[in-house]
Amino acid sequence: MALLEIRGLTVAFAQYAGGWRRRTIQAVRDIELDVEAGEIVAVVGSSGSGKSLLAHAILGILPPNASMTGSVRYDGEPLTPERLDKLRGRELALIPQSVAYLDPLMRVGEQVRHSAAGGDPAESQRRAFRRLGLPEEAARRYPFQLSGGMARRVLVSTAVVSGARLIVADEPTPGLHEDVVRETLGQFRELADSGCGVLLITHDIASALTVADRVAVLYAGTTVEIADAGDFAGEGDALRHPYARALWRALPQNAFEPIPGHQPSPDRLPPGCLFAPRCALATAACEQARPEMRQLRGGKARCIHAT
Ligand SMILES: Nc1ncnc2c1ncn2[C@@H]1O[C@H](COP(=O)(O)OP(=O)(O)OP(=O)(O)O)[C@@H](O)[C@H]1O
Ligand code: NI
Repeated sequence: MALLEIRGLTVAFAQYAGGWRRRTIQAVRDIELDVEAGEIVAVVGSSGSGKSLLAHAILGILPPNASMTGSVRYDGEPLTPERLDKLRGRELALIPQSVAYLDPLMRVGEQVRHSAAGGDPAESQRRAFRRLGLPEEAARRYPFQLSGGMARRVLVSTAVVSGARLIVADEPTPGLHEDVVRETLGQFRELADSGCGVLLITHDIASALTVADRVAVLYAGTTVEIADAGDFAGEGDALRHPYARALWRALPQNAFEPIPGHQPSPDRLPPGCLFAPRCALATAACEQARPEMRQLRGGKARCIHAT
């Protein structure tokens, strides 16, 4: 049984399309994803692919005009609003994408100590700060007195001291120095090695691969590939979905081949496979129906041509 089990997750927004007309657009659909205790699953995909909505759906903090269907199970049981209220900030920790989530009126050391579970909160906070390269006196500052990178490290510290069993980290490392990125990811690896499940949302595929066990690739709001981190190697031949391979080859350290075209917006999705308009393998059959996620060579892909 996986620690976190997501099936058919769909998030839709009600929008006014002029006058009285109201319509719903699906920003995320059919996401399927598991996180086992002890593993880091990286979630990658370009901007707007639905990564943050996935994080917010898990934690039950979607905006009020969003509606969610599908199932999210944690520790074998559905994550109901009542359960979420009990678990959030304790067993389930979110490292949000924006540092605006810090309380502007509370000294940051105190915020981190508030999140600490068991032991000596002050000592846990000092240890986390030291590890992430935050000066000791930073604990007495308010969020506005920190640089963006320092505020981000405070958010990571909060999750690190929380004793959480599942950490959802939404872009925890942008703008951080290379060595701090390495420390932060190393910290996630240690947490995973001690039994925690980590969902690591990031644009930085190369860094994520240094610590992740598996990788989920999102495109236009859906999962298109689930692969072992080791499949992202060489020319990407071990990968299954054409988009996963294209994303890998587009990295500067690889062929740096850009992918022509762009990701469709949620209100203008193609009828069949969402990647078909940009895909070199696409045939007429790809435009007929949305492909299902299927098992393939120890991973999964949403493509009828993948072998
Ligand atoms: N409150 C909202 N109302 C309507 N649409 C929304 C809302 N929030 C997000 N969306 C849409 O949902 C899609 C996914 O957004 P999301 O923030 O999850 O992307 P992301 O992968 O996290 O992007 P980034 O890498 O830029 O953080 C986008 O097309 C976005 O426009
Ligand atoms: Ni995001």
